[in-house]
Amino acid sequence: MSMTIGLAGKPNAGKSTFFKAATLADVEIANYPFTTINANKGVTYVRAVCPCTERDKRCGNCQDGIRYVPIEIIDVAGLVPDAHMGRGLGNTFLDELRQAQAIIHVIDASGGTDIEGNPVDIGEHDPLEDVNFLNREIAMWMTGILKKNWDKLSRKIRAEGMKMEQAVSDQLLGAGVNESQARQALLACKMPEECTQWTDEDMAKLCETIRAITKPTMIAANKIDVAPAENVKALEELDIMVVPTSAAAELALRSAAKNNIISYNPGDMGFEIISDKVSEAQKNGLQSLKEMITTLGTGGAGIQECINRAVFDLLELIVVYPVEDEGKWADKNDRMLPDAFLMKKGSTPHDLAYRVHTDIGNRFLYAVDGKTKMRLGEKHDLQNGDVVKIVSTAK
Ligand SMILES: Nc1nc2c(ncn2[C@@H]2O[C@H](COP(=O)(O)OP(=O)(O)OP(=O)(O)O)[C@@H](O)[C@H]2O)c(=O)[nH]1
Repeated sequence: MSMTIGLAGKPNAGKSTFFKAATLADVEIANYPFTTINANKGVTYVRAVCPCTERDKRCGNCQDGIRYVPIEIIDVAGLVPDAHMGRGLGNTFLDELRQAQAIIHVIDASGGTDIEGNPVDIGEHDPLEDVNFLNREIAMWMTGILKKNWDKLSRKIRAEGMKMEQAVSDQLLGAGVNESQARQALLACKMPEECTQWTDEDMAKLCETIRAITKPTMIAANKIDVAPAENVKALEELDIMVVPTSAAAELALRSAAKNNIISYNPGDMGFEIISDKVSEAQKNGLQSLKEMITTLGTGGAGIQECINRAVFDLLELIVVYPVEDEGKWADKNDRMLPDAFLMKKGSTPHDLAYRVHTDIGNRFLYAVDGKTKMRLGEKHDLQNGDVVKIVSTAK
């Protein structure tokens, strides 16, 4: 199961800049076939501490102890207020949204663009007004799909004794909703048994719950370089995860690193100038970037922190390292820690075996913890950073 992070927000909030910065990483990743998939779909990286830092030797698959693990990211364009009613690009965002399991809502925290994204003076627009439209738009879009032919479908559910969660997930398949998510939402909303009598209000409530379950959202408070402090504070006081970012600054940092002007790995707490051909003006620019990194305090200009929070907190994933030799932490070609997999929290060694290969999953016997060398029970919850050897029966 591959996971995708969606970037959404009104026009001019900085999505494209965020996307460019997030996908511009000079990391060499073994076994990863692509970095840019198409114009608005690419690969970004979660930053993790590589387990090889616990050993004397670096594994060769990390940047000096920092492991970058790939995850797809998609720029969901055209999600504007009333998009579900056909405004702006209309429904073109749906296909992209369907593919995303978590959403980073890029908000222009500077208040320099109005609700539609038109430029205004910095501070003129209140970014708090931008917060709610996105979730509402997504929920309304889902409600529209659920209600289509619902009269007929609900009578059929009654007549044929179809399971409610199956009917709801079938109906919302195009939105990427599965049966277990539908069941969870039906329970949470205490939906009336008699589905032929669901009111519009019932359906809207159900879809808002489905939205929260299937598309958890966080905020990137963007343009922090020019945003009034009170705007950022007001966003941070909301009951939602907020990470201050400057997509433009991060793009500058990563471009400078790519061009060998500075030494900077995505999310570093600083950088060094490594080129001797840097002008005074460039030096000043770099100095202010350095100050911004220090002020933000989350690494770089916040983009890496945003990706990490989306992966670890919204998607609730962990990084697990399968190996074939639990002593050397290597595969059979002696490559140390060759793979890093993102897995759902609560995954077991058997899930990992399936993730490595269906065949290995089918022949799974047991697993060994590479750190303690203890055998892991079948129901053991894997932990972030685990190094695991899978033992399976011979073919
Ligand atoms: N000051 C500042 N400007 C930024 C930042 N991020 C983006 N911008 C600028 O904001 C403007 C809009 O950025 P885009 O990345 O094109 O915004 P978008 O959300 O993709 O816009 P659409 O493509 O219209 O949906 C551009 O002029 C960017 O240079 C930032 O962190 N700080």
